[in-house]
Amino acid sequence: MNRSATSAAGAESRFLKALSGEVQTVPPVWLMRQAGRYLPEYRELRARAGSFLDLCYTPEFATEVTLQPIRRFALDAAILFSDILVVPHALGQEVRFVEGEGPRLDPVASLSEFARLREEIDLGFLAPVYETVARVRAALDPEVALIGFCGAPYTVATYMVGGRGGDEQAAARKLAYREPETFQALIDRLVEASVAHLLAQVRAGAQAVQVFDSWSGDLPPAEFARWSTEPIRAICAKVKAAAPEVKLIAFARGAGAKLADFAAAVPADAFGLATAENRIAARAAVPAGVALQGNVDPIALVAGGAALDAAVDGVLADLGHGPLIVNLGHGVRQETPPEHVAQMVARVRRG
Ligand SMILES: Cc1c2[nH]c(c1CCC(=O)O)Cc1[nH]c(c(CCC(=O)O)c1C)Cc1[nH]c(c(CCC(=O)O)c1C)Cc1[nH]c(c(C)c1CCC(=O)O)C2
Repeated sequence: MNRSATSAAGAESRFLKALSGEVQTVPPVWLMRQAGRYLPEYRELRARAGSFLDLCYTPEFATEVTLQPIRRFALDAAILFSDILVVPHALGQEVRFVEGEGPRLDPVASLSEFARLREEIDLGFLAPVYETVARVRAALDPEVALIGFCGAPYTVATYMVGGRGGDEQAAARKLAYREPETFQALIDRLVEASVAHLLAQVRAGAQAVQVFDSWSGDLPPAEFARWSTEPIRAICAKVKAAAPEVKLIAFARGAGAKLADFAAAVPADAFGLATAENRIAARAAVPAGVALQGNVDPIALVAGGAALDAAVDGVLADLGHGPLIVNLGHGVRQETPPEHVAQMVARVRRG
């Protein structure tokens, strides 16, 4: 095949074809958190790199970690190794990761604390991230696509306001009820910052971008419409307007019955499905020709064996008649045996 006629946009990429609405006998597969602590080579490099953020901000290391799962498994896409919390970091908020616990931020819980943040994201601060994107794109085969990402404004705001995850995101939700103007201003700033961050990744070589809304599924419908759907709609519309060629994946984890309204409003090329979603209902809720991505149970991936094969087969049977990207319903868990990832990819490829 004449590879020189094929741009980095990879005309033969199964992943990009699915995002263009193609139904394929063998659908593409990649996994959320496909790089990370379940891989011994990640743990080894992580120990040398220092902190998790040092890993994210050192292009040499972040490139290597992004490529680790691609070397092991026949995945159709790589996802940039970074984190959703680099956006508040580049807005001037203090962000750190506590070993074994997770992220800690100096909370932004009032208008005066919000006023101390930068009005615009400092893209220069994130230059190592874009450098990583360029290095990864240059290292990948043309048929392996590169995914960039950001957190959705609501999910990022829950960490910014609460200073940490957990407690049903109560700190952010209280602020949204008590001071909706302050919360709206924070969300609006995150919309602009996210668009700038995604477009910088696209300029550096990302062919698709995913917006992760990990926590909005817990919101009641009216709050979900305001704090999840509308900001993600705005991000997707702005990214599409500035970079019409880029493919968009929106993942509102646990949207459930709210998916139909979400998918009607958000101009994405694919919608991610969490583990507990009803796939048949989801297919009916999303416009025809738009891809679905998901939703093998990450715990079935830990279990492996016949249960994993059955979980993969269920996704293929329920969603394979439409454009489909096989993935998990959430990220790979740390205790996952790497051989089970190989098993999952082989099961998808059976055709
Ligand atoms: C909520 C959220 C975060 N980060 C992310 C989300 C949304 C998706 C989701 O719901 O999981 C997204 C994310 N985080 C990471 C990626 C890299 C790409 C990938 O492989 O998918 C992506 C896309 C690496 C990471 N982000 C983090 C790690 C673990 C870092 C380490 O200790 O080595 C990795 C590989 C740390 C992180 N980062 C975050 C938390 C809560 C934690 C701690 C939990 C944990 O340690 O697993 C915030």
